[in-house]
Amino acid sequence: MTRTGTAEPPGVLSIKPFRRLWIALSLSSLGDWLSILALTALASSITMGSGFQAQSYAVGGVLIVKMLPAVLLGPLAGAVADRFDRRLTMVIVDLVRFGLFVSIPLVGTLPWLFVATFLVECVTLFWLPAKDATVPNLVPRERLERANQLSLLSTYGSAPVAAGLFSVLALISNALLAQDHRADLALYFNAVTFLISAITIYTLKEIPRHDRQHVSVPSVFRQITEGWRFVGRTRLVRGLVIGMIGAFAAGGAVIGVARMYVEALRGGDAAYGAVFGAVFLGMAVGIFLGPRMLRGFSRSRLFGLSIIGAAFALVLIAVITNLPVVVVLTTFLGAGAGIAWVTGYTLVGSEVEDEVRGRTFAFLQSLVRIVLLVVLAVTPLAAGVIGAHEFDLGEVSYRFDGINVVLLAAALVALITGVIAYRQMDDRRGVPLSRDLMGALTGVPYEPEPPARPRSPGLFLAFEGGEGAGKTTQARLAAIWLRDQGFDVVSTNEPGATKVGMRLRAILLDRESAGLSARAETMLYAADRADHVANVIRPALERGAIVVTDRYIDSSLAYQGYGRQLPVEEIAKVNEWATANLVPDLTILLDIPPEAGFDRFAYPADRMESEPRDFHDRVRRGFRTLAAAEPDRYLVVDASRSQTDISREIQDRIRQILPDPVPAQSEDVTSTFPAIRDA
Ligand SMILES: Nc1ncnc2c1ncn2[C@@H]1O[C@H](COP(=O)(O)OP(=O)(O)OP(=O)(O)O)[C@@H](O)[C@H]1O
Ligand SMILES: Cc1cn([C@H]2C[C@H](O)[C@@H](COP(=O)(O)O)O2)c(=O)[nH]c1=O
Repeated sequence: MTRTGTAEPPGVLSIKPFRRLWIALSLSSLGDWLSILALTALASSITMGSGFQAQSYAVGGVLIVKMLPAVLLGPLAGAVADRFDRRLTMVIVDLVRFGLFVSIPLVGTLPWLFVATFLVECVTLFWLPAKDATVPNLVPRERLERANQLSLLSTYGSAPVAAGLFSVLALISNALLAQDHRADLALYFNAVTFLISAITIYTLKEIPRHDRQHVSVPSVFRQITEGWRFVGRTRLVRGLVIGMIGAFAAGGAVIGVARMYVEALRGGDAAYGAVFGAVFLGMAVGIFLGPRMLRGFSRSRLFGLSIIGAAFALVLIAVITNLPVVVVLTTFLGAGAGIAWVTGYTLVGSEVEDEVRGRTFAFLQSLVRIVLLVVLAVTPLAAGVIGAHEFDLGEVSYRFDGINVVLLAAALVALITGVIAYRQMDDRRGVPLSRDLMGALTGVPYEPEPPARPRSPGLFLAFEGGEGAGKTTQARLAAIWLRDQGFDVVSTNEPGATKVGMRLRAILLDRESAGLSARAETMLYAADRADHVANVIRPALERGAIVVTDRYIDSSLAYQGYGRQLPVEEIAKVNEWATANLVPDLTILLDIPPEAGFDRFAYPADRMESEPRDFHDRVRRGFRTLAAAEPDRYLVVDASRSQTDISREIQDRIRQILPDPVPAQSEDVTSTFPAIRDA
């Protein structure tokens, strides 16, 4: 399952390389927003005196020229990001942007403004996927979502900063410069942001080199087509693409008719500002709070759900023609979009291979822009063609015109694509959504029951507990007692019950293995267990024996999960797979404070035993938590008592699950120990 953020991650900005990349991104974003304001202002001042229409065309032209390169060059940009050294790509792009922005006020003509803007956008297309594809190389997977939240914060949060900065620079320019040079200061400032970004990234040696020029790589064209094919054949990315198309089509439709809708609802500029503010507020809330509230919830599911949620908000926006309500609903719409945006980004970063990540980001970015361009052009027209309609409903009349139809259609598109994305990407098939959501909201993730194992005729007993709790002693006493009653008993232990297991045990407990990573340790214990189950436990159960094991899966959950602080549910998954879901019929937990257990030893500590005190405290808490979650399948015993008292309590509990009575004639039939039959 694609989950992130199961625990509160430490500040991602404490990762130095990411912090530097983030600073560069913030500067670039600031420059991007500033450039929109400065370039439109410059276009307007160059065409001053040529009439309102010419001025409008000049300003509109800047916006079109800014969007066009994405349509033409997006795929190529992704291939470059995957093929060439990403650090170098970003540095070169920043230097080119620096040069172009310096040149715009120096040349000072409208044609050059258009050409330079076009070129800036072209090269920016190479910068963005290179940056997006680099973040997962600098940030561990579990902190990727946080990193993306911060990246989106600087991308969109720099817009109001740029607006404020532009006003300050304009004030200074007004005092110092002639009318037609008033945007110059902002443009020079903008150029400097890119220069600083270039220097910052140049010093970022941690970005992995992609020196693929020296090895055989497919042509750029092949890379593009391969990238597209990858998008088409990968369920997750296909779902993301479909969802993004829907989300941005809906978003574009809202932007396209927002002004007209606010006017139709008799709102003015302030109301229009409120609607826009609501979108951004909602997005910010969605980006930051959504994933936090649903920590532990499948990100693949969250992506589709957030689009579906936004679609419902849009339906209400379309039919409830009341301005204050529309503003409130718009916040929800923004929140859905924000969650989808950050989740989608994180999924590409964490799930898509490094080799094709740049192309995937580029594909999504160009797709988004194309969709926006088309929808922005079509929706106002469509709304106008449908026109205004008023329906008489007895006493009251209800106005429903082209704008409402467009919004409803957009909601429908978002709804359909959201559902398709959800179904395509669902990584928790078979798990009811309501339970999954409830689990995420309450912080107790819902895990479906593992498929019931075909019941073996035997009985499986596991002894668990911390160091020196008396597991070996009690497991041995229980086995003797059961044998005395005539049962076929197999006594075994973990780790090290098989030939291979013995080697693994030696590696695991040898103090020379210091530095073994927690995940490797988990896998080695799981490997020992897989071999143990396949070669010792399952065959014994199949023939009807009672298996008594000294340690089993719970030791991994307690030591590696709680002790080493790895995600417990992930360790459970690995072990479910390793054991093909073999769960003990009864687990006997011998509970004792760690120091009391250690007092019972005379021999030197092995690698695990020599872990610090708080590690063993966590292990003990872990065992108790596991037992508390399934009281029917556990017997928790106070292991500080005498051996006799403990074994009596254990026998009483085991007796409850023994087949009763053992048929006396079974020995005659098998001429060995009686087989156990289902009670
Ligand atoms: N109830 C008890 N009271 C006092 N000493 C005990 C008790 N049970 C076991 N012991 C002693 O404590 C020591 C450790 O016991 P045992 O080997 O059974 O523990 P364990 O839990 O299997 O240890 P490990 O963590 O090494 O697997 C042994 O010397 C044993 O004789
Ligand atoms: C099965 C299992 C064991 N461990 C640890 C627990 C102990 O410190 C040692 C085993 O030693 P013992 O004397 O045989 O009890 O390994 C673990 O960390 N994870 C496991 O899954």
